[in-house]
Amino acid sequence: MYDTASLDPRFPLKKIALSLLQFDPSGALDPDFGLTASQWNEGLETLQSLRHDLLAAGGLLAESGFYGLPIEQLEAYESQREQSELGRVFALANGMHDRLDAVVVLGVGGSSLGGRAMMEACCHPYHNELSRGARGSKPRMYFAGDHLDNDVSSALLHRLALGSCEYNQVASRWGLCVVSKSGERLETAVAVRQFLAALEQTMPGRPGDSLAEFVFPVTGPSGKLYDLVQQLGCQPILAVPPRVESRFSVLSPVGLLPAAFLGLDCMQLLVGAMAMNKHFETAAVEDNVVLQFVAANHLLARHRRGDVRVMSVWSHALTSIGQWYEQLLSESAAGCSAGVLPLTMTNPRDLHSRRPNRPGGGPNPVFNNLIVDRFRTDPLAVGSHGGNQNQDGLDDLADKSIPQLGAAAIRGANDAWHAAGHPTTDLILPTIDTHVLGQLFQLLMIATVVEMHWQGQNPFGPSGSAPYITNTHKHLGRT
Ligand SMILES: O=P(O)(O)OC[C@H]1O[C@H](O)[C@H](O)[C@@H](O)[C@@H]1O
Repeated sequence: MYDTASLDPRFPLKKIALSLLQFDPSGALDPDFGLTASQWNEGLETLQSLRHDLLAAGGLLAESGFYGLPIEQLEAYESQREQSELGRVFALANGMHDRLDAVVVLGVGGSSLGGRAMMEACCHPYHNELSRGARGSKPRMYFAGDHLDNDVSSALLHRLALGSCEYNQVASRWGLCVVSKSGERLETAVAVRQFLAALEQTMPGRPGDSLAEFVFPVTGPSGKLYDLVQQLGCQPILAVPPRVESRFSVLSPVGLLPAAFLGLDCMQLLVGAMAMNKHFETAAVEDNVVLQFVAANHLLARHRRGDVRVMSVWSHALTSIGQWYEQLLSESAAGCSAGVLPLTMTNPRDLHSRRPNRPGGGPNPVFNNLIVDRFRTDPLAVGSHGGNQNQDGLDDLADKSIPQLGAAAIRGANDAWHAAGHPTTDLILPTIDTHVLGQLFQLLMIATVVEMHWQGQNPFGPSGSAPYITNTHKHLGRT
């Protein structure tokens, strides 16, 4: 590590605290495997002026659809209540809680990864296995419409037909939340046909209910899905804001409707995102989580060929956040000829399977650790077998807890990566809740825009999936 005396005094290296979310870039600064002090200082200086440009009138962030969305939605809710988009999300989800036992969310890419990430991060890890009472009457939730796996589709249709194991009025009732901005994705559109047909079959057993009441669409203002759900008579048809690209839409009804069905605090998601905006706009560069995250990752890509960007998550609940970020970054960088490859590792599991310490040659990973400081549940001690049984040799650790072991594992992994010549950063979540998640989503979206702008790329350009889509249709004999 650098002696802090060698750093520009204007940019002292320190651990940054934002409300509660923190970023520590020190593992990216190293004369042997990381950035030099002058690269770091110059980068931060550049980022200061980039931030200014991005936020100025006509700037990329100021003009983007996603950046102002949290406050716009909260203000509209404040003044228009149930007439606002957020009000309609709440009314729909709250109105259905006692009429549904399961919701299937159909969508792909940016239309599904965010909702899935919220569920995994904030709900009980075995949410769908809990009784209705233990779920607080919130529905079970399944995600589909993002694959072409016959067995998985069949199994979900079968699971839905089985209903709940409980005996109550809503035990077998389920609904369809269909999320697609374009209404054009084959995987989702096929699933809509199949799940709609299955839902229709359940209707005769629901006197007084209509099919349209159990279909919850989130889509653009026109298109094939829009036409279909209008024809069905669905009310409301929630909007993907037209100026928000699918991969930046997590904090719109795209992610908020599934979150509201699950009873997650949507207001706190938006408030957390607003807090991140404010922090990004006002915090000095040496205290700025967004700018430092961009600086570390972009400068490593540039100066150290850091071509594999690993989101190294230390809580299983955050794996889907990593996958959401993979899509955000890779699609936003689709126009770059030499972009980085984003990957997610769930540790310590993947440390035992992917040989990520390989020194020299091959790809050059940068490990961004996503660390949870305080788990929601009480620390579990290693414990002892009792009596004189110490065959496993763990008695010396008996009083240590899983979080203490985890902290040692993170330090152990960082030491091993540094020894193998791989830089690291630590992004530390105080805990996992909706406010923190809102901060995190917004941080990563802003960071992506800043980084692409620094590279001279348009972050809102085409996603790069067009050739796959065109070729698939060609092989199906379609033009
Ligand atoms: O919301 P949709 O129009 O269904 O698009 C869903 C997804 O489709 C493709 O995968 C695009 O590459 C993604 O950028 C998009 O998020």
